[in-house]
Amino acid sequence: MLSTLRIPALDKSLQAELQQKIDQKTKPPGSLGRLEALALQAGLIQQSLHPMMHKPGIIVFAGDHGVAELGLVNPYPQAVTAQMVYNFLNGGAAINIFCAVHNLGLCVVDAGVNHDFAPHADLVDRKVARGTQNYLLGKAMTESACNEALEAGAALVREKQAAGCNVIGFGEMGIGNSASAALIMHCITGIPLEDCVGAGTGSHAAQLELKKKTLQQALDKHGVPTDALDILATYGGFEIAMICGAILQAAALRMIVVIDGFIVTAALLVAFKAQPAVLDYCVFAHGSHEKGHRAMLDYLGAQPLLLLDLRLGEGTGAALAMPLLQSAIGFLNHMATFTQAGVSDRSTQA
Ligand SMILES: Cc1cc2ncn([C@H]3O[C@H](COP(=O)(O)O)[C@@H](O)[C@H]3O)c2cc1C
Ligand SMILES: O=C(O)c1cccnc1
Repeated sequence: MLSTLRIPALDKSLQAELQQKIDQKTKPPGSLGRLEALALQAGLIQQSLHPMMHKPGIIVFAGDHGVAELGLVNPYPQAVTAQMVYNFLNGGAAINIFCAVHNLGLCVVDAGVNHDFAPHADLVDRKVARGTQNYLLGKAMTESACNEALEAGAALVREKQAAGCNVIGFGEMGIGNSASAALIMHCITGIPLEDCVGAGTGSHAAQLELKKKTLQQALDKHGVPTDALDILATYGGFEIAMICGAILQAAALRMIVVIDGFIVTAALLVAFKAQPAVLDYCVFAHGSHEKGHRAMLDYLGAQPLLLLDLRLGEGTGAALAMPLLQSAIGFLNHMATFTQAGVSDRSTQA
């Protein structure tokens, strides 16, 4: 699936017209800064001088990591993944609040949590398995499980798009997934492991050292696979794989894809390795406080919209960036032009 889904190269034929529309608004040229680039990107993605935001939403994928049972790379116990899923369903997590405040749809998916949930109207069951295998012993998942997860993420996005959504952000919950993200980052960017590994939810230097040592052991065992699917299957998580498939499908459907923090950007790295054209459809919500995120964004040539020192995940950064996208699309569609408002568009300086 990684390479079968075709992502259209961004059609730039409307670029000049969109730029002219932006420049005719009652403001000095460029004065809306990054919002102008965002408006232009939205217009190009949607191939329209009047881009729209319909039913924007966040999908949070949850999955467990075999390695997390040992507590070597994660300060919190694995059981917190399932506990947080219940918290999402009860409306008590940060992502619930931000989605409510900003009027965003929220969908919670069991991608592979190590817990059996009773059927619940708000929980989408796409469980591939009860957590991945511990990558210190073998690959995290088989290629067929990895493909199943990629396809499940893609199928969910197709459902959302069929229901009218054209702007989508992704979030994740999975104790231990900052370690997976660091390994994926190292494999894809070639940046030394120690610059890819951050504290995650930890706060002690000793924890970080143990995490680095453990991840080096995983690399000693499996090495650096060259193939994107192999990297994802060896070190990934079901939630990361579903996000990767979801990002690729959303781009293939010319949706605007809002990228969250360190873990979601790691999923994007895999998608980007398989299909570089995916990048044109992505809006980078924020620069995470997690060590390594800045270097990931630099690798992709991406500029985050917000710098809030967030290090939570769940799609919280993506949710917070949605109003910026809405504001960019809003000014492009509704702000008066110099002619309409009777405002002079001439600066008196040469
Ligand atoms: C209560 C709680 C809520 C969270 N919400 C997101 N994460 C975040 O922390 C995890 C990654 O960090 P690590 O690799 O260190 O386990 C992921 O589940 C991520 O979404 C949370 C973590 C905790 C403890
Ligand atoms: O930036 C993130 O996505 C992140 C950082 C730390 C822990 N969990 C998520």
